[in-house]
Amino acid sequence: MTLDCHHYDAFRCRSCTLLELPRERQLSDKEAHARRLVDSPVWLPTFAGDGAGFRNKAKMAVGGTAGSPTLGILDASYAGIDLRDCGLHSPGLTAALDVVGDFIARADLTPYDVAQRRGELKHVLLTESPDGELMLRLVMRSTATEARVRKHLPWLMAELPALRVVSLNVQPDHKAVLEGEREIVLTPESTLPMRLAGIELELPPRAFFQTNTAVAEALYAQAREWATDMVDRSAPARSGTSPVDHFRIWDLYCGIGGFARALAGPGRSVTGVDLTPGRSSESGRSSESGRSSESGRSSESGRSSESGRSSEVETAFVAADATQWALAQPEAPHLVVVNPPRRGIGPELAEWLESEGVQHVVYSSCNAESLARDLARMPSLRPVEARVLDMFPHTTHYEVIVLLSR
Ligand SMILES: C[S@@+](CC[C@H](N)C(=O)[O-])C[C@H]1O[C@@H](n2cnc3c(N)ncnc32)[C@H](O)[C@@H]1O
Repeated sequence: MTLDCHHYDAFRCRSCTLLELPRERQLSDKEAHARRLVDSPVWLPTFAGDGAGFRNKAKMAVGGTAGSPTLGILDASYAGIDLRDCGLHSPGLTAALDVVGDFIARADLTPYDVAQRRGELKHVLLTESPDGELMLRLVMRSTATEARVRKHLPWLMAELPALRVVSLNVQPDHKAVLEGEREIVLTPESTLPMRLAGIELELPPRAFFQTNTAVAEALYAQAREWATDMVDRSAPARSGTSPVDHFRIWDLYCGIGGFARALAGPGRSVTGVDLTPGRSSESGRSSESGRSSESGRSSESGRSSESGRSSEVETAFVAADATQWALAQPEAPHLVVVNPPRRGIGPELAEWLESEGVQHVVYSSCNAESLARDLARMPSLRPVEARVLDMFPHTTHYEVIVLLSR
């Protein structure tokens, strides 16, 4: 089944490059592409998810005028095209974008005019949690309109009761980047709770979150299943080897810790590592979310009662470059999960995983080409099972997760 889109038909937006291809064909092409690049003996059934309403984040360029803004994309001459009714967004996002449009008019926020280099409001970034709560980020050229935004905020909060976090992101440069370094949180709450199947995460404004919640849940569940199997099979071998007989797991490129949380459990210690500190607000309440602070490391531990092995549950998060951090550790863990940006993990980390004797790696990738390059650098770690997950329907992009064992 394809998705009907009047913007695509009218050539206003052609971002969904595979829209004319039936979904079944999109999925089989993606799986064939992954199979060509990754030599796995087992391919688990592709996880599809919905083909419409699956995006939890709307990234909208703002055009038009303050009184009549467009939220969507800019055309070749930088004129705004309104895509508020984009069929990829969750229904909650679509409904909220209309209210955000009214707010822009009410607060008189002039859209940034790329051609003239004038105006203030560049992008509207809106995220919906699985519970239907919202985080709104207004990307501005400067803080010139901050007072007007604050003045009209009570109206917006009343119109959108699901709105939990509102922030102003400052992006002063005249260049095509989505957001800047500086974030001013305007609400008492500074993070959006993301309650997924079996795990709870806290999303700060500038942190990464997988754009398709159903696929994110499937991804974390897949990693959890593999890890549980590994822990069960390795328990007899590990018993008696150390007083605290933990199965040690690293979640490299952890973001807000989806894999780390999913893999935490009795008898396991998990360390998440990410370059970007999870919290970066200038004001608003600072709540401990289990993500690292700029100062380095945050950790939690708890006890649960499972007999036969250590019952400690340990989770720690570190703000660091994944490669530099891994290379500095005295001992390799039992399992390393990696979920890098599109460029992949690169030669240094791949060669370290190859040479340090790590027994298992779970590699989750949004770019099968860089994944294949990295796998070629660690020939001792062989694919055991792999799975394609359609994170980005109607485009050529997809997620692929691979279990590697020595
Ligand atoms: C594809 S996201 C994965 C996030 C996370 N695993 C999840 O499921 O939400 C990639 C993450 O890599 C982080 N990152 C980018 N370069 C890094 C580096 N050199 N070292 C550590 N983390 C890095 C980004 O901040 C981002 O959170």
